[in-house]
Amino acid sequence: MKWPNINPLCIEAMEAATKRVNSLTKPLHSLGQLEKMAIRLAGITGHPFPEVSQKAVVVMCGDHGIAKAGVSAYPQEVTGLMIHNFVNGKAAINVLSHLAGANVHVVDVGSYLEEIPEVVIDKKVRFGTRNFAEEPAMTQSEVEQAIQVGIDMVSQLKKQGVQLLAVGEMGIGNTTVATALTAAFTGRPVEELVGRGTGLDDQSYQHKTDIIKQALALHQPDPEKPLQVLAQVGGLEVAAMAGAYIGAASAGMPVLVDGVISTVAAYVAVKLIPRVQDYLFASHQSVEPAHLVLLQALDLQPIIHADLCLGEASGAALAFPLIDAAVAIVREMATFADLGLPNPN
Ligand SMILES: O=C(O)c1ccc[n+]([C@@H]2O[C@H](COP(=O)([O-])O)[C@@H](O)[C@H]2O)c1
Ligand SMILES: Cc1cc2nc[nH]c2cc1C
Repeated sequence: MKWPNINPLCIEAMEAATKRVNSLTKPLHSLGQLEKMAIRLAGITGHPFPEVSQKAVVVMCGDHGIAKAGVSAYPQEVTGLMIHNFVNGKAAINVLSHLAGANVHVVDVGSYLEEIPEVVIDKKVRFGTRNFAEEPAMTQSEVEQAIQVGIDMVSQLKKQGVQLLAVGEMGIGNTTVATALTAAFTGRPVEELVGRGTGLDDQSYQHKTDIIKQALALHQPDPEKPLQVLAQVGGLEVAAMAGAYIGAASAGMPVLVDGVISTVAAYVAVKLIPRVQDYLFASHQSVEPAHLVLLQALDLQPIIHADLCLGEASGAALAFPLIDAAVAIVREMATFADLGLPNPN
C-alpha cells in the first residue's frame, strides 16, 4: 500500500501556544491535561488558537466470523440492529454526538446486513470476516481495501470542513478481535488482556480466553507485520479505523480515540506510520484490561475515567467538550500581563 504523507507537528505554533498557556492567570501547569491538549492541538493545526468547532463522528461497522465461537454475550444480529438504531438517531452515540454538535457518519465496512439503510455509507468489503479460530479472518487485499475506506472517509470529511474527529465501531465479537490483536502485538499473556466484552459469564469468559489462545497458536502472528496480523485475527472495522487515523493525520486533523477496539486500531496505524501518534487523543479508559496496555504502549493518557465499555465512539464523543475546553482556555483566559502583573513563570 502507498501511504499518504503526514506532516510533523508545527513547532512554532506549539511554542507560541506553550508561551500563551504559561502566561495565563493560573499556577503553572495547573490545568494539567487540558494544557497539553491545547499545545498539541496547536501543533496539529499550525495555529496557536486552533478552531475545532466542526466535529464529526465516524462509526465503522463490521461482523466477525469468530462470533460463531460463542465469545459474546449478545447474538451477532445485534450489529445490524444497532446500525438501524444509529440511523434512527436513538443509540448512545447519537445522543452524545448531538450534545456536542457533531454529525454521526455510519459506515458499513463488513456487516452481515443484506439491505443497508440509505444514510449508511455502504463500503462493504465482505459480509463479515472469516472465523479466525479456523482460518485467517481476511486476505491482505481485504485488509487494504478496509484501510482505504477509512483513509477516503476522512479525506471526504476534511473537504466538508470537519476540524475534529471521533472514531469508533460496532461489531459483535470484536473485543475478542481486539484482545487477540493486543496479545499478538504486545506479547502479553492473553489472561492479562481478556475482558468480559458485552458482559460474559465466567464460563464463557474462560471459553473466550481459550479461543484467543488457540487462534494465536494457530496463526503465530509476527508483531512486526501489522497488515498480516490484521489479516490473521483482525476485523474489517478495525482496519477501517486504522485507515481513519491515518487519514486524520494526513489531513492535519486531531482525532479522538474511543475504547479498546478503537485503540488497537490506533496501535496498528501507529505501527504502520509512527507519526500518526502525534494526532491521536485518548478519550477514556475502557474497563477492558487490554485497553490500558494499549494506551500505555501508545503513550496516550485518557482524559475520562467513567467505567465505559460501550464502543460506538461514545467515549470519544464524550470527550469533545474537553477539547473545546482546552481551546477556550487558551483563547479566553486573561494573562498576567492583562492584569498588569509581571508573568511569574
Ligand atoms: O470500546 C470498548 O472498550 C468496548 C468494550 C466492550 C464492548 N464494546 C462493544 O461491544 C461489542 C463487542 O463486544 P463483544 O462482547 O461482542 O466482543 C462491540 O460492538 C463494541 O462496540 C466496546
Ligand atoms: C446493545 C448493544 C449496543 C452496542 N453498541 C456497541 N456495541 C454494542 C453491543 C450491544 C449488545
